[in-house]
Amino acid sequence: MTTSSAPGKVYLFGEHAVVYGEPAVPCAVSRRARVTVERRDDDRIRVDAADLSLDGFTVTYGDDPGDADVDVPGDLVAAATGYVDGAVAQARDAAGVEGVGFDVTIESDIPLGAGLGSSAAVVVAGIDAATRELGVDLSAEELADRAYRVEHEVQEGQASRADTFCSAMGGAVRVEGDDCDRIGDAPELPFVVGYDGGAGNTGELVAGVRDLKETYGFADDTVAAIGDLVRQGERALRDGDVGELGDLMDFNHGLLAALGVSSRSLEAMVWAARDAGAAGAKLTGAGGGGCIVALDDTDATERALEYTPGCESAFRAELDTEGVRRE
Ligand SMILES: Nc1ncnc2c1ncn2[C@@H]1O[C@H](COP(=O)(O)OP(=O)(O)OP(=O)(O)O)[C@@H](O)[C@H]1O
Ligand SMILES: C[C@@](O)(CCO)CC(=O)[O-]
Ligand SMILES: [Mg+2]
Repeated sequence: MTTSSAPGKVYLFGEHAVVYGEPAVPCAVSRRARVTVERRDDDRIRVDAADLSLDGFTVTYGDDPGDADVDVPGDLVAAATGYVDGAVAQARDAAGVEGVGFDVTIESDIPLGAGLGSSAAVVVAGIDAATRELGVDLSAEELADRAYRVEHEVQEGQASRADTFCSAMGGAVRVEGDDCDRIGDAPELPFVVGYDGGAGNTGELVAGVRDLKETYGFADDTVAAIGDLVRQGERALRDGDVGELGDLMDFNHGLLAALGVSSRSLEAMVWAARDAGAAGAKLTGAGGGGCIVALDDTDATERALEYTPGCESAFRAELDTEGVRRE
């Protein structure tokens, strides 16, 4: 039996535009997905995803998840199995074996589909645990690359390396196309997260932005503007200028809203954070619902969010400098 964990992330800047080759700066935060893998005697996969829905469930299946032995709606099964299937396939490939089955147990404190990178954390931790269970040790870079291939497939061919690289390596990172680096000298960033209790489907939201870009030149320009903003943000990060970082987060949120990926509750939380004196606030991740991230080193934003209609919970998120780890 082998257990690995990997962190979720918030985006300081650059989500969505990073899918089209612009730079982005995601930062790993100290909420983790833990995946335990145990080899089976047959070739089936059993997923015990206690946190996938409020009730949680267990599903066992063979080659075809359609023959799953489970009593929950099909779309939940598909959601539970897509990333795990991909992780298991990558582990089998890395070990050069076929048809080995696993019992997979996922425990996660990253809200699902909420912009904190739950999918990337599950895939990174899942590939690490499954490869080690098969006696293969991959470097964090190899894990990031294999996890990216899984996200790319589940998101139907449109994904960046940002979430998976960040989750595998930990800390603040910079991703531009295939270039992925850790940012060694990031200043202390006092992240506060507001969560509306909802979710957005990353694959669908990415497809929506792509359609907008193909229809309107100014949507294309908006994506390019996010890239310019991120380059400016990198300078502010090097200077440790939290005031400017906050202003740029506000600007980044506006551009994401223009691309149609904000929501009423995300707007309410962003404005509550700004009114409470946060240096800046924006949605994080794919959007559509889920989380905002703000910068505030006082507890004013967290308190204000707790009383904001539409906000289900608010919490401080520390930068997690550790990426994937053995448990
Ligand atoms: N605890 C979990 N157990 C099982 N599957 C999970 C778990 N957490 C996430 N997943 C998988 O990840 C999917 C959510 O991924 P999605 O990319 O849509 O959102 P996210 O990664 O949380 O947010 P974002 O991509 O915007 O950062 C779920 O539908 C599920 O398939
Ligand atoms: C929206 C997106 O940019 C981030 C989702 O957390 C998608 C991706 O990078 O694959
Ligand atoms: Mg995701």
